Amino acid sequence: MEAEQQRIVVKIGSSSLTNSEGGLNLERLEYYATEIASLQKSGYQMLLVTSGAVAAGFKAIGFDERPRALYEKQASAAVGQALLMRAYQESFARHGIVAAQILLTRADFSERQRVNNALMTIEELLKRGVIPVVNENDTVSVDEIKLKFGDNDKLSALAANLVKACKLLILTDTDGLYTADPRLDTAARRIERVDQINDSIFDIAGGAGTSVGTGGMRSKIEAARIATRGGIPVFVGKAAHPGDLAAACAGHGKGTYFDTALHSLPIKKQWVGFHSIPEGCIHIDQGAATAMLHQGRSLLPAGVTEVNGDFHPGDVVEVADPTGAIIGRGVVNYEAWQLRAAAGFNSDEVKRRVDVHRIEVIHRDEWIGLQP
Ligand SMILES: Nc1ncnc2c1ncn2[C@@H]1O[C@H](COP(=O)(O)OP(=O)(O)O)[C@@H](O)[C@H]1O
Ligand SMILES: N[C@@H](CCC(=O)OP(=O)(O)O)C(=O)O
Repeated sequence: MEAEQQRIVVKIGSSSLTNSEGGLNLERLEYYATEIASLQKSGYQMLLVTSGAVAAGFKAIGFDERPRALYEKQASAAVGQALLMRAYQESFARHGIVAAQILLTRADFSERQRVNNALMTIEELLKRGVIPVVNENDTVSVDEIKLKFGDNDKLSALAANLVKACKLLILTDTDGLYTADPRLDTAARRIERVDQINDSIFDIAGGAGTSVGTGGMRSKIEAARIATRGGIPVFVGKAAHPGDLAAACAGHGKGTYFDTALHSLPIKKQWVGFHSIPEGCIHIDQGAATAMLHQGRSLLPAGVTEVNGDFHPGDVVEVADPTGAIIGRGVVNYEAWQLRAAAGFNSDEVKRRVDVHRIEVIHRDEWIGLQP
């Protein structure tokens, strides 16, 4: 791809656009629009993922602080999203740029046709020099852990993968990942670069820092893992002064850089691991968990201890180890009822009991381990 066609996804969190009393900080928003416009002028195609609809809207409809109930947040977002878009359109217009609103849900990413439609729309906008401004469609998102993004960090990583961005810049109110939450520990030090996102990185990342933020550093690390496994380097940090976004892009920003995973995942595995919505959960014994995670083996019925959910061959399911921890996801080759009948039996016995196309419950080529 030519340099001038490279794409950058910028994510801005609620904490950077609003304050705890609610309402938009128009000066901040204007600043980000100016930074993004200047990167666009230097030749990049820019896509913005923005939070702030709930935080921008709750005051206008009579709440004193960010509401907690889903329907209250949705009502706030319905007001705030319009305010947010008006502000972005006005700010980008001052730079001669048109901004477009794209509202997506978690479910949109798991359906090929919907995600393709979203991509075609975005491609057309980018081709025309328009900046797509993406947020979660809060009105229709269900507040259930697997079906709602909640924070926009993961949405930004999926969007970056979708448009094949060359970089994902996640902007927040802290200048990167620290050895502990800097709001709680004054001795915390910033980590400049992360080569591999493992357990110890997740352990130091805490929750949201303010009453308007949602996911905290933990969800940004999750997002960084998704994007880097898709081959996209990630910056998590702060931009507050003119030129900070260009510096973040050039590799000397105020924040933490996450290098791309050594072996980025092929597209099919990215879909299984991050875009799809699982239809059930298969519990397995320790031997099978070790074989799948560390020996590159497929899952056989003998290792299955429990089957939850109603799924069909070709669906994606989660896999849990004996402690109940989710260790990965894969494409299942059995009907749920067939697997219940086959669980715990050796392959010869399974063939006598059920008529399945493939003996592997999940083939290793259609499996992705999610443990860091
Ligand atoms: N190890 C850590 N390093 C840096 N920040 C952390 C860490 N753990 C938790 N945080 C908190 O994460 C917050 C940023 O996340 P969040 O409040 O969700 O912001 P946003 O609205 O930008 O998504 C910071 O304000 C900080 O208090
Ligand atoms: N879609 C929601 C995102 C909520 C949120 O707080 O996200 P973030 O600030 O990215 O942690 C909104 O626009 O208010």
